Amino acid sequence: MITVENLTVRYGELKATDQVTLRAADGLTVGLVGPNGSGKSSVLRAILGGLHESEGVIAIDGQATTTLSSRARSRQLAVVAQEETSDFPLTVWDAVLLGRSVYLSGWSSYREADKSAAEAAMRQTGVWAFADRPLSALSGGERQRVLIARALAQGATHLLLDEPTNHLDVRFQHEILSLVSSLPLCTIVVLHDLNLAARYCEEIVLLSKGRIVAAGEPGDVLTAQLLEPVYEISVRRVDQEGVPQLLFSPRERAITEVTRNEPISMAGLEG
Ligand SMILES: Nc1ncnc2c1ncn2[C@@H]1O[C@H](COP(=O)(O)OP(=O)(O)OP(=O)(O)O)[C@@H](O)[C@H]1O
Repeated sequence: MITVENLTVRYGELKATDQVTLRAADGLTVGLVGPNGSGKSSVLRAILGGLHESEGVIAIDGQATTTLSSRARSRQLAVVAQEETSDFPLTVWDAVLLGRSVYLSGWSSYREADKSAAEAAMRQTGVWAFADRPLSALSGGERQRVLIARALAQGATHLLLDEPTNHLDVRFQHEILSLVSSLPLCTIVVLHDLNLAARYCEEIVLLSKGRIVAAGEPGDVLTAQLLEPVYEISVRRVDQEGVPQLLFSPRERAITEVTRNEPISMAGLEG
């Protein structure tokens, strides 16, 4: 379980999150959603312990993260960050195996168990066929799946993902999130695509301007009433087989559509 209590993140004068409190239970996938700049990544970074200017208490399985060594934290918590790049000429196999480095001591080399875990994670995410290819030669989507494989290979019980579907085509967006949500892990995932969040997250936390606007089951949070003021866009919800699915239209277009049968004025177009 991951618990975040009264988290306030500051970047100098700017307050990126304000008293954020949330809880992600074991086995559940919690979606963190909200407009650009609403503080989603800052919450993830704080959980990872990468922010010095933050107030509040963050605990993993009841233990405050400030009391965990970085190695202990890495064994419990895996992360798939946005746009991760490496200057090292790694193959896909090397990159995934790196997830096992938290189990190495000193200069010891990888054991058979490490290699089996890496292979299993690669097969699970569909990147086994790329094992010998350089990481730098993969498409963005393929690379993203490799990073998820590395997180799985790490064997952590808690998983943080920041926009994992960014570079994925539609099929892999669904495959990866379906995989992530089926894992028996405590997962917090930042998603921009609210329809994917609706389908694959058991709980949603909606952030706006650094504060939590709503939290709960997708059906309760992904409503036009809550989303429209936060995103400043028109929202229509169509529930499909019990899953909320949302249709969006810019507010200006909604107004234009009302008048679309009116004759188009040619004024200003004539020479
Ligand atoms: N390193 C930083 N230094 C200064 N300000 C930052 C830094 N990182 C984020 N911010 C600011 O903090 C606020 C929250 O940013 P954050 O990245 O957490 O939002 P987000 O919801 O993840 O955004 P996005 O959806 O665009 O990725 C924004 O106003 C952003 O400009």
